[in-house]
Amino acid sequence: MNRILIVEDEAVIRRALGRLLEHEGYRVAEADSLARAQEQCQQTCFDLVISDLRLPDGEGIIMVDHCPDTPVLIMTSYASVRSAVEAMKHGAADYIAKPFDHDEMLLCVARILKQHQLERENAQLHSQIGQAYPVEGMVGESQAMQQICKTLEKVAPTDTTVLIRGESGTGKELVARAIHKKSHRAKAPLISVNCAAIPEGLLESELFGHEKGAFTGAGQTRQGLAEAADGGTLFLDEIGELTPAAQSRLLRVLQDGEIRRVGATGSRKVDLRLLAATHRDLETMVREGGFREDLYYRLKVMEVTLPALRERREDISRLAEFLLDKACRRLKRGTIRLDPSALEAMQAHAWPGNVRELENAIERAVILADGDCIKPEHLALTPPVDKTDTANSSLEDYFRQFVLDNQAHMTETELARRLGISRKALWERRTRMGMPRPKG
Ligand SMILES: Nc1ncnc2c1ncn2[C@@H]1O[C@H](COP(=O)(O)OP(=O)(O)OP(=O)(O)O)[C@@H](O)[C@H]1O
Repeated sequence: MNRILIVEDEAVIRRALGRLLEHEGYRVAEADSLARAQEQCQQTCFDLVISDLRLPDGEGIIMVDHCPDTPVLIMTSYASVRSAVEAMKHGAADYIAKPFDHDEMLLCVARILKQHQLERENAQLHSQIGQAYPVEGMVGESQAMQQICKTLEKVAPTDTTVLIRGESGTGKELVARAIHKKSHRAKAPLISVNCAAIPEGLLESELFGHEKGAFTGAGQTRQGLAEAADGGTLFLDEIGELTPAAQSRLLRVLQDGEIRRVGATGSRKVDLRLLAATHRDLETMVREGGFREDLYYRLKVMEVTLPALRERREDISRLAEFLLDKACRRLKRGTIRLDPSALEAMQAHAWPGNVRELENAIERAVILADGDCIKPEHLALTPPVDKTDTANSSLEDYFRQFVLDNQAHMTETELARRLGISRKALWERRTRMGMPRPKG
């Protein structure tokens, strides 16, 4: 039963309101002054405070500060609606003008209590999730993932640059988001940029902005994405794709906290934290001259390497449950469970596309499942690989075979989706393995 405290110096109004609320089943306490109300709040935990705005010993709005976890409804006379608006600005849940209609008051009380209850449930859920998954939305009980979570907890509150490494779909962007959310910059923007998705010729100006006329003598001055991250975090995905010119501008940001727009003579100060990700072998790139060594060492201050899913099979079951729940919510399906045989098939699969591939397979299965149970056929996984042979070569064979078997009747987008990797990753693997898509 909800407890309500009424703070009103006029006894007639206070009593009438008390009776109205009691009649509706609320438990009511009364106070005729702020001092008396504050005493009561120390003794009892109320679900709602209804307070007159003007009281003999001060303004009723002070109750907002006095009981920060309880919503406060302010009552006021017609003449002071303006001050009631001020009260809202100070954190009152709502205000109601006197004399009020009974139904209006009861509706208002019910609405505030309902909203407050939802907020409390929400906060509880968040803290439960926080306990289950200490790093925002990251599932993983394997030793490797637990170690990563511990590192993230330590590194997030600092301003250190973090280089996040791992195969496609292992959760690099998720880690970047978790670091930002757990940092003191959480309220400022997190600007995520996939360097590989920006055409080479535009990379510098997209990232660092440009001055009017920098290219052709025309055009407007434009702020870059790095500047937009001022005060917050800049996440550069696929940092290995930065051009040499963009690399040197980025180095300046890291060394001096300064950005120079393309075509500008001066620099601007920025305060940003850099997080970077790559699945490329930056060491080899440095050796071969494709990546600046000084920038490499600046990025490498703290390194987090996400293991491939096949290297932490003990996480598959928990991840599958988590992703199944997520897919059911997204697709507005009731509860669906995983048949043990489906879980077995997942445990045996090679997962070249890692968690993203698992997520796609589960979403597909939720759509295809007829009843409330997911069977192996709904997952449409290719035959299991030999569990003892998890070397890269077998994955590459699997990739090669899958692409050769399906490229004639699938688009690149479809191929990438079935493999659980991005289109860009597919293109990169094709290039690396010397198997470009046949023309026509
Ligand atoms: N540990 C995890 N727990 C829950 N979900 C995860 C986990 N790791 C990855 N995911 C999910 O898998 C999907 C792919 O993750 P993400 O985009 O972070 O991978 P990535 O390594 O950045 O991929 P790419 O290299 O292709 O950009 C996302 O939907 C993400 O939420």
